[in-house]
Amino acid sequence: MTTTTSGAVEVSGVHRRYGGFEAVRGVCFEVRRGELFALLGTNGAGKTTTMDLVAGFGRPDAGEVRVLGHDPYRERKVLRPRLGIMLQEGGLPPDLTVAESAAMWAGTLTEARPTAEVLELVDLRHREGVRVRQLSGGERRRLDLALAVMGRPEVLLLDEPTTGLDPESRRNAWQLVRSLLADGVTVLLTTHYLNEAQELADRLAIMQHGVVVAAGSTAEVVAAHPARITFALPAGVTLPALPGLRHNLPGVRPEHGPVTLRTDALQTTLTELLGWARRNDVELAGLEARPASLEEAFLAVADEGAHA
Ligand SMILES: Nc1ncnc2c1ncn2[C@@H]1O[C@H](COP(=O)(O)OP(=O)(O)OP(=O)(O)O)[C@@H](O)[C@H]1O
Repeated sequence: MTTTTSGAVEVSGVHRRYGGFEAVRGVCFEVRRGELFALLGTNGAGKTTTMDLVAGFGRPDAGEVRVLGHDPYRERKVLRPRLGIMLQEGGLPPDLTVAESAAMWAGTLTEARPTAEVLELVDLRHREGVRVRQLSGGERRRLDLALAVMGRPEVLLLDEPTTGLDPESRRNAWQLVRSLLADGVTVLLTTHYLNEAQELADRLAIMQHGVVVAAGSTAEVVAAHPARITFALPAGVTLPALPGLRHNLPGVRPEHGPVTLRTDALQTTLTELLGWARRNDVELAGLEARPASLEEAFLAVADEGAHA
C-alpha cells in the first residue's frame, strides 16, 4: 500500500497525438482519494484517450500520469491488482457464457470477489448460462462493470459505464458505484449523461478539443452560469431595470411571449422583481426561478468552445 497523500490519479500537462493529430493537448486534473471525478465532453473531446493513458494502455507524448503514485504505463504490473477498468468496448470472447466469462476473469486476479456475488451486484445471476454474444447491449455493459469491480480495486476507471442501460439498470449501476465510494474506492468516470455526473460526481472537468475548458465541483461549474427566471407579463406592462441581470432588457414587451431573465444574482433579482410586482399589482403568470443545471452549464461551455 502506497502511503503518499497525493491524489489517487494525477494528470499533469498531458499531450497525446495520433499521427499528426493532437487528441489531448495539455490536460491537467487530479482525482482525490475516495472521490468520484467525472470527465465530460462532446464526442471526440479526448476523454477516452485520457482514460487510456490513466489505465496505462498508452504513454503520453508529453506530461505525466500518476495513479496511486505510480506510472501506469511503466508500472502496470504493480498497479494492475489495484485498478479496475471498464472500457467502452468490453472485448469479452462472445462464445463464453456469463458465468464462464466471470470465472475466466477471476482466474486472472490475485484476489477476486466470488463470481456469484459480483453477478448479483449487476443483476445478472439469472443470465449466468447465456453466451456473451446473446446478451443485450445493456447486459453486456453490466457484465463489464461486474468484471471491473471483481478485484476489489482501489481505483476504478469507468468509460461510459451506463451507455445503453435502461433507466432501472442505470439506477442500479449508480447504487453500486455509490456503495463502492462509501467503501473508499476512487472513481474516474466518463459519461454523456449529465444527470449521471450531477448525481455521482464530487468534482468534474469538461473537455473540448483535447483541453479542459471548465473544472471544479459540480456546484462551482454550475454557479459560473446564470440562473433563469421566467414569467409572463400582462398586456401593456413593461419591466423596470433589475439588478443582477446578465443582459439589459430594454423594452421587454408581453406581446413577445414569456419573459426569460438570466441573472448572476438570483435572490437579489427575484426579490426586486417580486417587490416591483407587488407595488404595481402586476401578476407574474407562470413564475419560475431556478439555478443553471449542469446540462445548461455544459451546453454553454460547449457553445463558447465552438465559437472560440
Ligand atoms: N487510434 C486513434 N487513431 C487516430 N485518431 C484517434 C484514435 N483514437 C482517437 N482518435 C481521435 O482522437 C480524438 C479524441 O478521441 P476520444 O475517443 O479520446 O474522444 P472522446 O472524448 O472519448 O469521444 P466520445 O465521447 O465520442 O467517446 C477524436 O478526434 C478521435 O477521432
